[in-house]
Amino acid sequence: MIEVEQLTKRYGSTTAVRDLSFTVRPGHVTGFLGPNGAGKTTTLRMLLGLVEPSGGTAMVSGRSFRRHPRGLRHVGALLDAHDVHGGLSARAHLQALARSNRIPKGRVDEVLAEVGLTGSAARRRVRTFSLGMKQRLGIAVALLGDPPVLMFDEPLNGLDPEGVLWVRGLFRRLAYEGRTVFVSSHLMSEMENTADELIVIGRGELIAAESLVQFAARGTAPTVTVRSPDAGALAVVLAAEGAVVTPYDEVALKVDGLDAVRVGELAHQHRVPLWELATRTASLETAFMELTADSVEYVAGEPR
Ligand SMILES: Nc1ncnc2c1ncn2[C@@H]1O[C@H](COP(=O)(O)OP(=O)(O)OP(=O)(O)O)[C@@H](O)[C@H]1O
Repeated sequence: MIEVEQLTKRYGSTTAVRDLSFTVRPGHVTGFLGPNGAGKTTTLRMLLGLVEPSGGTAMVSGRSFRRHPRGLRHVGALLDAHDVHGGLSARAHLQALARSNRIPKGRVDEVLAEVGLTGSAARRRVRTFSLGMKQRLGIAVALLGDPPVLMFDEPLNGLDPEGVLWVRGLFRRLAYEGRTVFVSSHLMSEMENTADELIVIGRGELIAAESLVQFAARGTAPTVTVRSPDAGALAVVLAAEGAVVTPYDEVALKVDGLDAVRVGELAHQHRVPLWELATRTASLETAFMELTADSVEYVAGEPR
């Protein structure tokens, strides 16, 4: 369980995180979403005791990280995949961490196998690793202490499609095992198939804390698309019922303000043949962009 209460972080005149409160429950993959500069990394760093809050509390399993005597066994985290000593091999890096966290040596080979860094990859110096391999090593570090709570900052960055699928499967399994899995991203498209719960922030403030399904329902009201060889006549009928009708072309109409059932009934009543009748809901990406539009720091390179 992760509990953030009225958390604030100021850097001089910049408020990176402002009065932020949310809870992340075990047994779920929770996406931590927000545009660039929203305050995600700062929040994760406060949860890990790497940054001191200006106000409020950031607790993991009921305690602040600094009070956890056995670090990696309580929280596993991947913050920055580049943040490893390049001269060491993946195995040596993990062995050093296992020693300092009093984790049994055998766990190193287990996590190397888990993330697919076996054989010569485990013996290679980390400086020769691709970003994708560094991400895998970072995930191995997070898993090393078999912790109940895991946090990942932009873990899909640099992964190829096979890597993305693998990470998604791993996160789901970790959540299924009853762990708390908290994953940041600035892209809704990445979270759509990764997370089942969402915490959305913008300019350091909470915008939404709900399930992905609830979040999707926030999007623009669904529109109906209808295609008919008699689209002109149908448009008149629908407009008379109060719909806002926008033609796509001679045979296709976009209908706002009436649902598909009513459009179908009216077409039937007026003997207008239909070629297509479909409801289109806004994509999650659209819902996310609408919701965070006021908190985007830069639009097309221009400061707002
Ligand atoms: N050490 C620091 N000193 C000054 N300002 C900082 C510092 N760290 C972060 N900030 C500022 O705080 C704000 C939040 O940054 P943060 O990195 O937490 O956002 P983020 O949501 O993780 O963004 P991104 O998706 O770009 O990584 C930004 O305006 C950033 O410039």
